Amino acid sequence: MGYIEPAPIKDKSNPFESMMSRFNIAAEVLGLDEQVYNVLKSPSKQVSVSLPITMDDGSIKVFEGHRVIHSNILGPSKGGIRYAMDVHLDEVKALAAWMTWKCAVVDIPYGGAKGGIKCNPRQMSAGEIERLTRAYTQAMTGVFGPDRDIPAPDMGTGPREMAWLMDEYSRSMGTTVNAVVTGKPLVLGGSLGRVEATGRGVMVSALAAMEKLKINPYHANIAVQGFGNVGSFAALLLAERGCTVVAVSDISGAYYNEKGIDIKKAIEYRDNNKGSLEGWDGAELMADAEELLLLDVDVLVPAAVEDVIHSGNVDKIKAKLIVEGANGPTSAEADRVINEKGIMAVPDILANAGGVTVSYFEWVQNRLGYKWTRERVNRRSDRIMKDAFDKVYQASQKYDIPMRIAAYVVAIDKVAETYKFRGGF
Ligand SMILES: NC(=O)C1=CN([C@@H]2O[C@H](COP(=O)(O)OP(=O)(O)OC[C@H]3O[C@@H](n4cnc5c(N)ncnc54)[C@H](O)[C@@H]3O)[C@@H](O)[C@H]2O)C=CC1
Ligand SMILES: O=C(O)CCC(=O)C(=O)O
Repeated sequence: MGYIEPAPIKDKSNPFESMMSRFNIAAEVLGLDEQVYNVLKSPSKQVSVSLPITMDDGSIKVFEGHRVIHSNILGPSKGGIRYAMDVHLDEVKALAAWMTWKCAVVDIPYGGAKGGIKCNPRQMSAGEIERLTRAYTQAMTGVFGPDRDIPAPDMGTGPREMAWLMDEYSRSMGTTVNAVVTGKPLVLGGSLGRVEATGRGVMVSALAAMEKLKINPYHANIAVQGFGNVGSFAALLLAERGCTVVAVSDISGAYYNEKGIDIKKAIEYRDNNKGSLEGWDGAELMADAEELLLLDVDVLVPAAVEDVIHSGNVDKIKAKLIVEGANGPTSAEADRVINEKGIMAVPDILANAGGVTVSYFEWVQNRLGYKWTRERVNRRSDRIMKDAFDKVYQASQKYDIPMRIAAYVVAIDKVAETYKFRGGF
């Protein structure tokens, strides 16, 4: 079966439509049962809440929060919580569905969910963020649970927020429930290796793809968009494997050095500069940060936000390989051009699945009351990522379809098979 062109999308900034357009193609490749299609095309639950919070100046501000559970057919639903100003329900719905496909691709026993609060954490004090996180947790106490729905970090959140969430949920339950959330600080039952897990999975996927494309990592130039949790660890670990990271960027701008950026120093600078690369003089500040995506590099790693590769810039992309650290960085409209140009795109639901894989390990350790070594975590997650890559690559060869559609095919096939046995509708 050859590649089927995605249906045109009216609003390219709607990530849910973007997700559905790929889902539809994969459903057609698989000949997906209509009833299963109808079940999977809508989330199984969506909860939206208003959260009044007392700000430090005494005023009361009302924040909008969401949690969407796309599916729990494979197990309790799993997915991060995002704090950002552009959070909206359609985005959270798409992110929740991507979690269902992602967990199925790496074959872990979870369904998909995602949460988000529309806020700007960079303009809030730690106290305000704590009160907001606790209010959100209170509002979602009936949704969350170690056997129901297990949150984790995403953009704008990290171990600190997960600790508040665990504490607030545990207070409501009258006992410590550390398995209700993953990505916690180590002392609260977090797993060794979780902080770097998503970036590490991006590195494993990138190396596996480079091998297929016969790109020697020691001769490979890489550009990374986004220098937060995912982007900075992906850059660091790829540099440690011999690649030359020539450009990195964050919200403050893009930084370029054709001889290679010292990623350790960039991380050190960021960590001492409130999480931002602003003012960093270790590389040249590019006049236009968007140009990072168009650099003549071997590998491009978008690891920031959605839809950065779109119909307006995709024809100017020169990278041979795109490895998606972010969720949804490529709009569905850009897929056709990527395929026509012969660029391999390792999709988000495969490339960034290292994070949820180690989250699963964290949950397993919490439930066993036991701690694994970093070596054990890394060895097992590397194997899962490599196996998933191989499975998706084989599907892409078998059906003659791009890696992105192949990943959806692998995922939807597993979910459909589960429905076949469980039934219930
Ligand atoms: N944290 C995790 O474990 C996982 C995260 N992801 C995805 O990876 C992406 C990044 O997440 P994190 O690294 O956790 O977030 P983060 O909050 O740690 O970092 C985000 C980074 O992107 C930068 N950024 C934001 N807008 C940008 C723009 N327009 N251009 C360039 N840089 C920009 C920020 O300045 C920051 O450096 C998101 O799409 C997230 O959903 C996916 C899987 C797991
Ligand atoms: O670690 C997790 O459970 C989920 C991480 C996440 O939100 C993602 O993979 O997009």
